[in-house]
Amino acid sequence: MGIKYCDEIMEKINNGFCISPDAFKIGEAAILGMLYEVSSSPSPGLISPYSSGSHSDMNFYTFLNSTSSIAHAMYICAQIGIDYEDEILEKIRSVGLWAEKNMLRATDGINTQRGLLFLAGVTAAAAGMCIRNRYRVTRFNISKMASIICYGLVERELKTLSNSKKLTNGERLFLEYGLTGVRGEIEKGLPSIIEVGLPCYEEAISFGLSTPKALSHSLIGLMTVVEDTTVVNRCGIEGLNKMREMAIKALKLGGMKTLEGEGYINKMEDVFVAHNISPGGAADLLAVTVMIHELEKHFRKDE
Ligand SMILES: CC(C)(COP(=O)(O)OP(=O)(O)OC[C@H]1O[C@@H](n2cnc3c(N)ncnc32)[C@H](O[C@H]2O[C@H](COP(=O)(O)OP(=O)(O)OP(=O)(O)O)[C@@H](O)[C@H]2O)[C@@H]1O)[C@@H](O)C(=O)NCCC(=O)NCCS
Ligand SMILES: Nc1ncnc2[nH]cnc12
Repeated sequence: MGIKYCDEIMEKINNGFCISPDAFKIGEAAILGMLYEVSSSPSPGLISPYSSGSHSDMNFYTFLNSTSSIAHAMYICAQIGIDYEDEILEKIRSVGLWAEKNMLRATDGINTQRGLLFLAGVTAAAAGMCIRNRYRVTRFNISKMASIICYGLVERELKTLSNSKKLTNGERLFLEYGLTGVRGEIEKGLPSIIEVGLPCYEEAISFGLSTPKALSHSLIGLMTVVEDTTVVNRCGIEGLNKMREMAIKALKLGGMKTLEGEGYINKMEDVFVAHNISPGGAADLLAVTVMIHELEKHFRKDE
């Protein structure tokens, strides 16, 4: 899939792209989501301040370096949503590719957040579109704008695939299993976040859990529904089924709201590492769950 660069945007960036206060606020929420996500624990199979999960090539500081290296893209993607009506995905992709190079420099070539760059970049632009159209900045309006930005993405980028070129993990897994990964999630308007991530996060907060525990509770909820291609890429469909089965059981035990549920979630860490399971997709969706939660809080105050 040749990604269409947008020279206009790269020109503007090189000559001082003007970022508005609203775009700064949107970018700030995206970066907070990324920092909260990698700081959450327990986070079975994932990087946290206390564990490298199922990873031997990166740690907590790799993710801090990575997050700081892509932060600028969040402000720019938000402004693109505020400024433009057309070719938004092409403009975001140009910024994403540019930021991706920065990320790889900051991580010594390790892919820490390529998917998150796409997911959070589109979400930031979707929030910007709400502002442009004078819609309330809510999860439902962000979801609608994200679907509009990514309309036809699966059809255009996955359903036209052939084995004739070098495939990304996601493209290969679409051909093998029909998984649509991050493209399907964002084109459908982030259903995992709207229907599970946010409700679990807000239920945990209302229950009185600390932020780290509320984040873990939401992550486990996301693991029950996310069609996570990083898990399938690492350990096949069996690995995805294992993750879902354990996450469903953890929630049935109360998740982070009960000692029994928390004990089971801590046990999941050992099982995930033993099976090389790392739910990077669920982790990215947790980061964007926090992003949207923060955006609603901030822009509700302005109403
Ligand atoms: C647009 C792309 C990013 C699409 O990439 P791809 O064609 O590979 O499609 P997917 O596999 O569907 O998604 C890519 C990444 O998105 C995350 N993800 C997976 N499933 C879902 C889901 N259902 N919903 C949301 N997000 C999902 C996941 O990213 C995270 O995991 C990655 C780290 O995984 P890890 O296993 O640790 O590392 P790997 O390198 O994969 O393996 P190892 O080497 O360690 O063994 C990390 O990226 C996290 O963010 C999926 O990996 C891309 O194709 C694309 O078009 N890129 C070009 C430029 C571009 O558009 N960039 C961004 C623009 S803003
Ligand atoms: N905390 C984390 N650990 C591993 N992969 C991730 N991808 C996004 N966040 C991650």
